[in-house]
Amino acid sequence: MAKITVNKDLASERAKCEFNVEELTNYLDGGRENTARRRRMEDKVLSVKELRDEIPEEYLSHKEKYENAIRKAVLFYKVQKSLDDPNQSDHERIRNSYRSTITSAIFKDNSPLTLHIVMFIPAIIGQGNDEQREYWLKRAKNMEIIGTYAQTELGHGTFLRGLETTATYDPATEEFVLHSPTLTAYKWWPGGLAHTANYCVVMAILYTKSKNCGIQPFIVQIRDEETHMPLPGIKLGEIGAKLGYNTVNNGFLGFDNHRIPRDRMLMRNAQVSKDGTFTAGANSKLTYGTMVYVRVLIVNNMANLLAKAVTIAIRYSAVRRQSKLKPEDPEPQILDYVTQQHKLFIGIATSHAYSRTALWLWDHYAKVTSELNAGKLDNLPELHSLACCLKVLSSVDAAVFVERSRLACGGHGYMLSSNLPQTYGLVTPASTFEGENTVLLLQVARSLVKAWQQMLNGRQLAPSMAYLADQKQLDRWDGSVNGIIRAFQKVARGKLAFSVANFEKYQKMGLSREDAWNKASVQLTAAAESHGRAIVVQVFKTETDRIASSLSPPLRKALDQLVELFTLYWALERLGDLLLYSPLSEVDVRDMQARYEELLEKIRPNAVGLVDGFDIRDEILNSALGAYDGRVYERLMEEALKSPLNAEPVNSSFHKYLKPFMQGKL
Ligand SMILES: CCCCCCCCCCCCCCCCC/C=C/C(=O)SCCNC(=O)CCNC(=O)[C@H](O)C(C)(C)COP(=O)(O)OP(=O)(O)OC[C@H]1O[C@@H](n2cnc3c(N)ncnc32)[C@H](O)[C@@H]1OP(=O)(O)O
Ligand SMILES: Cc1cc2nc3c(=O)[nH]c(=O)nc-3n(C[C@H](O)[C@H](O)[C@H](O)COP(=O)(O)OP(=O)(O)OC[C@H]3O[C@@H](n4cnc5c(N)ncnc54)[C@H](O)[C@@H]3O)c2cc1C
Repeated sequence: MAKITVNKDLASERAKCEFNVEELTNYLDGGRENTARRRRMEDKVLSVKELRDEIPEEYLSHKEKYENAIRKAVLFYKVQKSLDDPNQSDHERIRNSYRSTITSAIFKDNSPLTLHIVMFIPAIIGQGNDEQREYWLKRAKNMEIIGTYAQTELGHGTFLRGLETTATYDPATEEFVLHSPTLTAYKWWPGGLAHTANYCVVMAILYTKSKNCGIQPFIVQIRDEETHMPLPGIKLGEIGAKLGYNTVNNGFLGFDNHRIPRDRMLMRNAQVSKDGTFTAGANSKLTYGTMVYVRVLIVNNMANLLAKAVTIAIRYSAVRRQSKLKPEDPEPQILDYVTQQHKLFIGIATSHAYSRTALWLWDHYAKVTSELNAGKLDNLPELHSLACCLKVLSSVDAAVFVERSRLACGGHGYMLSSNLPQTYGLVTPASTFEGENTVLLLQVARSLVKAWQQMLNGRQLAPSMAYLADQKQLDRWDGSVNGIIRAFQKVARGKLAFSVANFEKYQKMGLSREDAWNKASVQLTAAAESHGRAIVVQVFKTETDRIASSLSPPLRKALDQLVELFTLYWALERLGDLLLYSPLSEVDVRDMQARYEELLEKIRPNAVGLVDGFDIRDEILNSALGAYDGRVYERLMEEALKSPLNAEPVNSSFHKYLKPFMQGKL
């Protein structure tokens, strides 16, 4: 094997690291065996050279990008399948794949099969009855059919009760008639819908016996299984180029009185009998279960994407030298600027915070799902609220810190060869899809207001909201992580109390409940956001304490520093709130600022080790700036030379336009 020459600054950073990087990787993976398994899988996938792109994706046309993505998706699926352990339960398979980012090595802009895996199959699992699961899951898991999740319409994404697609039951033929009565009723957005899927789960308003029975899921064939032509009564297409996700093949779909058999309604929850009698499910919101599942997964996806961005930016910052700190010294590594540390170390800590929170949430999700399967619905509202609030916070923070990582790389961060712009293109839509963030914060606020009322009535609160009942004053600011967590809880409680008071005040002033809610909604969403912050810092701290107790002292110390940095960063970001709702004084603020700066200094020698610990291979990072060897400038040039414009010294446009133009002949 050729010897890798590592940039000397990166090499000396690695020599400075105070903990064992491999131990950190094992900790993140959940054990040495999991690291080994993940690496084996990566080795196997990366050994398939047909999965690599010969020409960088960015130089392909829109159509070529899609065709190339499909070519790779099929091959990638086969390789993955050959590595699958059939003895794992679905829960374990997903938990064990939490640290896997190998998909990014194959697709810079995501796979056209994503929705099949992430929503179509889960929708069948969550919404299909036993026979439907038996039949459809087998076909879907074997890739005999490819599906997507078609819910959003051109006219409505958030407001599901406003969907216009109808499914009207016809007892004479025992069929549902699917129809899009208007342009705005067209399904719009589903991934893979345009040219990839031949089936989809369609969410439509069910009418039977002339009654609106709410939104229900239907499994609908949209293309012929042999010719792949759209079926009669179905209009399909692609929605066009986007900021990112360009190889996901998002599509549109319209129905012209398209008929499907009765057994195509997924009937795990609600049912329609042959004569058209509707039987409602135990809770109509169980129909929204697929969204809860994906919101839970998004938290982890955000942690992984952020780890990628911050790995690139930290390694680049160790290699890049710019300006002068002291006139007599050589140009320093930009990582030595404390402002650069301030920009980037929080990204490392945030990725850790959300990967711990994501695992905690996944286990909670699995527990509540098994309760739901046993008919126990009590914990569904709390799960919905938690999934909404953690999806919101993780997507907002990831977008901010990925963009900050890009900016921290100066001009080179703007290059597609840095892979930072594309990474931003992957994180930013998460603030919109699976429930637009403001809308989801309003759902969280709704659950908090309910909890507040329950508390006033002396009722017990769900565990994640129990702190609201803690009436005790926070007498003294002690600056400890646990003290700050309590302060965050006080902030959330105080903001909730304030917004509930406003909500009630507006109603007393004569506004309807809905108008009062709308008027109070800025405060309500702020309270929901604070509630989320309190949960994330607490989960980050308690889960790190729980899992890291057996680690070596140097690694334990490094992780504690990340937890403290994260807590202090948000305390300093939310000073106004803390000054309002906690006994924080000016001196305490100065102490916090000093401690934060001290932490930046302590983390500095470990910065490269911390991102090396994420163990994201070069093929996955896909970045000229972030490769392990730090050959930043050589790689930037190598990538530049791949531009098709560099294939010839003079471009034909010179003779056609420029020359006649410059010579006054055009
Ligand atoms: C080996 C396998 C590996 C797998 C893993 C691999 C990789 C992981 C990759 C991770 C992911 C990355 C890729 C992701 C791709 C995503 C692509 C995007 C897809 C989509 O966007 S699909 C469409 C999503 N759409 C939405 O989210 C719409 C948002 N709107 C809503 O959810 C709702 O309409 C609403 C909640 C805003 C309001 O609904 P509605 O008007 O019907 O509600 P009401 O006001 O009548 O009632 C509110 C009460 O209902 C409760 N409620 C609401 N939702 C739920 C729920 N989901 N569950 C439980 N309860 C719910 C509220 O709490 C209210 O209750 P209350 O008691 O009345 O207060
Ligand atoms: C990359 C990508 C992939 C997607 N994939 C899929 C898919 O596979 N399947 C699918 O079905 N959908 C998919 N979607 C659609 C996505 O779920 C919707 O875009 C999302 O739910 C938001 O709905 P909307 O676009 O209608 O936004 P809108 O609801 O129109 O939001 C616009 C603005 O109005 C505000 N707003 C709306 N309602 C309220 C309210 N009640 N109170 C206060 N403010 C409000 C919002 O906060 C926002 O600022 C995808 C979207 C993207 C970007």
